[in-house]
Amino acid sequence: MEQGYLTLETGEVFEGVLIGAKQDSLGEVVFNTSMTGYQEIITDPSYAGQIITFCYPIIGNYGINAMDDESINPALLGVIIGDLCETPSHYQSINKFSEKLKSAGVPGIAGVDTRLLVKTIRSRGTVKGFLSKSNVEKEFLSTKETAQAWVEKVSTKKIQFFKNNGPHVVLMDFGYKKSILNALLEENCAVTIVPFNTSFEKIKALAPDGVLLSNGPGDPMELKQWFPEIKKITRYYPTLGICLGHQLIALSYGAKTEKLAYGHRGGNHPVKELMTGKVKITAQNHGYVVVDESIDSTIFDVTYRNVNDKSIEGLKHHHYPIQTVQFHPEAHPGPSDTAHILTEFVSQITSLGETVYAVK
Ligand SMILES: NC(=O)CC[C@H](N)C(=O)O
Repeated sequence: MEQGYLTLETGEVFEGVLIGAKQDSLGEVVFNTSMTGYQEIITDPSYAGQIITFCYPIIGNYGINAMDDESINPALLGVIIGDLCETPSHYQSINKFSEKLKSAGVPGIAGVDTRLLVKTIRSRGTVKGFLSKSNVEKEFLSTKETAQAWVEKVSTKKIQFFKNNGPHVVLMDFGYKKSILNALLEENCAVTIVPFNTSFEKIKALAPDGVLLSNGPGDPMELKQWFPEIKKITRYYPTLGICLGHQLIALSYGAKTEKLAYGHRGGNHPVKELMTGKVKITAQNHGYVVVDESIDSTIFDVTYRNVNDKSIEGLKHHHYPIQTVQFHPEAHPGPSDTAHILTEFVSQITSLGETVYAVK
């Protein structure tokens, strides 16, 4: 196995062995605390532009199966792991983790002291890193891809229809996870997936009962040219925003977002449902949050808060049927404590036709 290095822009160098695709990679180094779900994580399009450090020390032990990919082409830029397991054991396993990386063109490094790396990221904040067979310093500032470019890369280029006999949901694809589509199909929804930059008029022509704005990569502010269109859409149709979708809706109504020091990524993030005081464990993957003071309380109620840092995890509009969540109700990987949010969205659009019309 070939020796490799992860060089951080802050100067620290981590050693390991190269796995996966043989190529250099420069990206934002983030970490995920999930104990399982590496297959879903490496195929989640929201990781475009990022190199993921797995906190869990052994990766690959249950292999790769035929069902759990969240997208067809992994968009992440690399993986950093502790122990690589090359002898997976699971009745559904059809591939090795390292082979999956190779065929997906994703480079990785194993045998890294990931505990030290995560501690470094926690004290430095999210940093850029260069993954390579040499530990040369890289010109870190020269390769900034915009969120718009990443979203453009992962979003569908053409409209896709999924027939069903329930209500019709337009899924705006900023880099949607397959589990969101599956959750809607399981609720009997007919789903039309549209590119992220689909206009209000085009969506109107599809005559949906509701619209779902998906998760996706990058800084939400870089998509500001779409805010007016997003606002129009949300004022016309019952809307659910998930993760990036939540941020974009908040921004469209004048709120602000800011970058967290090192993000929330994992399957064990507690959020409090403010209406009931109940705490739910959620799947999360985000680096940005909506700024508290920027929320106009005459427009939105905060519905959920993160128990650890109290950041905003959900919003509900006072007049329009708009709900947004920063976490992932579709889970995968992670607990499904908040799956009811998707179910409620679907029952709302099933029963709301007339009411929605009244507030147009
Ligand atoms: N999963 C997501 O939708 C992430 C949203 C956004 N890119 C962030 O990092 O905050």
